Amino acid sequence: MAGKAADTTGSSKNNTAEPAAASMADVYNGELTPLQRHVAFFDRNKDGIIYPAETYQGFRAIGCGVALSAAAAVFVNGGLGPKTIPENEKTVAFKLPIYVKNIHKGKHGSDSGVYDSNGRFVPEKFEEIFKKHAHTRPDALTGKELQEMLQKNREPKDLKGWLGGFTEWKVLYSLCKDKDGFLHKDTVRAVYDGSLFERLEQERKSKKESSKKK
Ligand code: HEM
Ligand SMILES: [Ca+2]
Repeated sequence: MAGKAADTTGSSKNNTAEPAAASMADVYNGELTPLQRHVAFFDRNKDGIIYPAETYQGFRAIGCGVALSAAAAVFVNGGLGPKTIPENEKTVAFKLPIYVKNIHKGKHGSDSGVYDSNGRFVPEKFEEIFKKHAHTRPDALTGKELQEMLQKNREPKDLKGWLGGFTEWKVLYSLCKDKDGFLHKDTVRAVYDGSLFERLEQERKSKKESSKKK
């Protein structure tokens, strides 16, 4: 793995130059964990680092408004970014970078446990969400059932983690609930493997295209 910086930069600059961001982009050369895939969408230029402007662009791309996207850029990057900075990495912390490589370090408390501490997907925990909380129909959650889950997952004295989780689930619910207020199991599954964000962006693009044609 080491010593291959020249392959990944693809530039003609001399090889002794600091590989800087290029080495962070190496994360995309290997297999990503599901949590890394969840956030890779927001690394718009795929250099391995998510800056606030990219979080903003990613939120806008999936249909969030200006205010929510700007707040997300500040709070997600400000809250999570510092935990992900690799040791020995010289960085300008006030630029609020999030390092995709270390995203598992950004995990918070009061979560569902579907991502383990390394950012891998735990199928049993995923099934548990619906076994425990999907009372109305087995393959979806209502707003009330989601609320019940958030209360159950809440750990004592963990306001920050709880707020983080609360926001993730509420934003998901508001973006993806169907017309009857159900959040479907396959939608939640797609959050965990990261494919949901790509799909939402595509759907928005094609909606825009078809409204242009009219
Ligand atoms: C609209 C955008 C987003 C939505 C709807 C969303 C939603 C979610 C949901 C529902 C979870 C599962 C939480 C649980 O298992 O209890 C999650 C986990 C996570 N998300 Fe996001 N997310 C979004 C954007 C982001 C961004 C931009 C980042 C960082 C760059 C991020 C980082 C994380 C992390 C680190 C976790 C793991 C939390 C944990 O297990 O403790 N998410 N997200
Ligand atoms: Ca980037």
